[in-house]
Amino acid sequence: MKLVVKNIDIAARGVLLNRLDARGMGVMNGDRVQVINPKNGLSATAFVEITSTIAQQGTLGIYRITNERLQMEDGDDIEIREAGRPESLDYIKKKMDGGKLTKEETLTIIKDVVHDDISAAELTAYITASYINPLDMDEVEHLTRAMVETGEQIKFASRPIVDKHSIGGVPGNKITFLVVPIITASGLKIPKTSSRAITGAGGTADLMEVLAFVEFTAGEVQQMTDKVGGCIVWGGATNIAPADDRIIIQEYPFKIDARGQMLASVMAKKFAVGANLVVIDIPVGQNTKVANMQEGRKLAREFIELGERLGMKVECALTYGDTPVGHSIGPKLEVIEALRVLEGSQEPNSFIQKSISIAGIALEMAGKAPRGGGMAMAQDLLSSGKALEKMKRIIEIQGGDPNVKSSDILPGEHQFVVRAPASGYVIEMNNRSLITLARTAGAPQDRGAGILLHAKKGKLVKAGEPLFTLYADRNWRLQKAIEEGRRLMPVLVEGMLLDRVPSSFSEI
Ligand SMILES: O=P(O)(O)OC[C@H]1O[C@H](OP(=O)(O)O)[C@H](O)[C@@H]1O
Ligand SMILES: Nc1ccnc(=O)[nH]1
Repeated sequence: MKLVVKNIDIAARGVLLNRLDARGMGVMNGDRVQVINPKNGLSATAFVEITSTIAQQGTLGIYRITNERLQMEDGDDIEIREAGRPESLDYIKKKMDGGKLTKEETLTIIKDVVHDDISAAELTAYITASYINPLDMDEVEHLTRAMVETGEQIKFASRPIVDKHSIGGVPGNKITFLVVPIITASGLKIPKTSSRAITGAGGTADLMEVLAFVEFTAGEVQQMTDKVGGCIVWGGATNIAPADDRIIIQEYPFKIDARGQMLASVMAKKFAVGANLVVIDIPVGQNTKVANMQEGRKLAREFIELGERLGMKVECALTYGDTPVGHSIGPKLEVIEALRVLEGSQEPNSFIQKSISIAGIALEMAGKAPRGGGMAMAQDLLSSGKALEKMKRIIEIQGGDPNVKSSDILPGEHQFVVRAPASGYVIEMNNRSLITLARTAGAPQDRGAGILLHAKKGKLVKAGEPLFTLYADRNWRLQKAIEEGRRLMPVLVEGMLLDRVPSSFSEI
């Protein structure tokens, strides 16, 4: 059927078809169609929504993201056809039934993901199926390669290219803000791509956006790295492994990170930027992605094997993840803490030690420091101010203010202090509950929202002393978080009353 275009300024994928045209085509709400720009032959798959008024008969409304592929103007002719059912759906069903996907089947799914030929619900089905029936190493390799092949790749003129990635899962894990400038200050190159929050309350890309722009093309990532030695950008904007961000968007609401997709998500980005020496941080602890050391070692072996298959040297660091890293959770609060350390603060120890350990491994792998000497070298690059100097250059090249200071960044104006109800030791900090609370307060979208911890596990506190402060950019979100905090009780002090169950006996 031939129709005339009406652009609809809604940031979504899809087309709006008039009820009468839909009846004429035999198409129902939610059906898949193919739309073609006859002028240039560009085509896209889209899902139909039916209207009686917004698109008149003979007119096809096109949402903005779908039109980015078609590049049509109001009044242009457009052709619309019923689209066949993509083969990907059969392969997703195969995975649901516990089958093993071949290289070709995986590539077909990932191409359909990148070209928007399958819906968000269908993609969620694929992720859910892989979450329940985990991918084996062959499938993970196929997925990683498919994610790389469907995007752009960077080829640097010189080696080594170092990279670092954390699998996430532990709140407050802002170590990239020390590791990248330390590595860069040593003279090595590190083109760091990060995702936004997946299971957490602030991914590295969300944090970096407090300081500078994070959306760059693959070519710009290469240029910036060649110029200043490193960068910290959002992988979702680069067209490097473009399927990655689409998968992450579906994982975010469930706070899940399917194991095979996680391995591929991390390693596809490393491979695509041309890294050959990679350190992976695997936080291990209660209520993180990896519950114990045994599971952590297994995952480390998988990362190393995947690296070998792809021609990258990978070392893994199993790190303490029972409680948050440092004292801050949420974009602005974490950036403040990271800048303070770059500016010379010796605190918090957990954050500094973890960062220089990971940076140290990378320095040793690249031969910058002798075996066992990497951590001291990393500490030196940090304490000498050389890392801060490099961070300024990275912020500058990404369009931010290089002279920004930790004191310039103001966290959420709405605050609430949670105090110890009894004296005693802090006996529990629940990572997952802290993340839920920070998200309820608005993180990561509200950059000022989050949590500042005043006491960590094992600290002796007196009744009435502050345990943590909740921050929010909007008061209603703060109020919601306060309520949620009463239910979740993410920080426990020994001797604290956990709940009071009233008697069912009532006096008459
Ligand atoms: O939200 P959760 O699941 O905790 O983890 C996601 C975070 O972990 C990784 O950190 P980095 O890029 O290595 O610093 C990702 O890129 C992302 O920023
Ligand atoms: N699944 C992922 C976990 C951590 N980082 C990523 O980029 N992706």
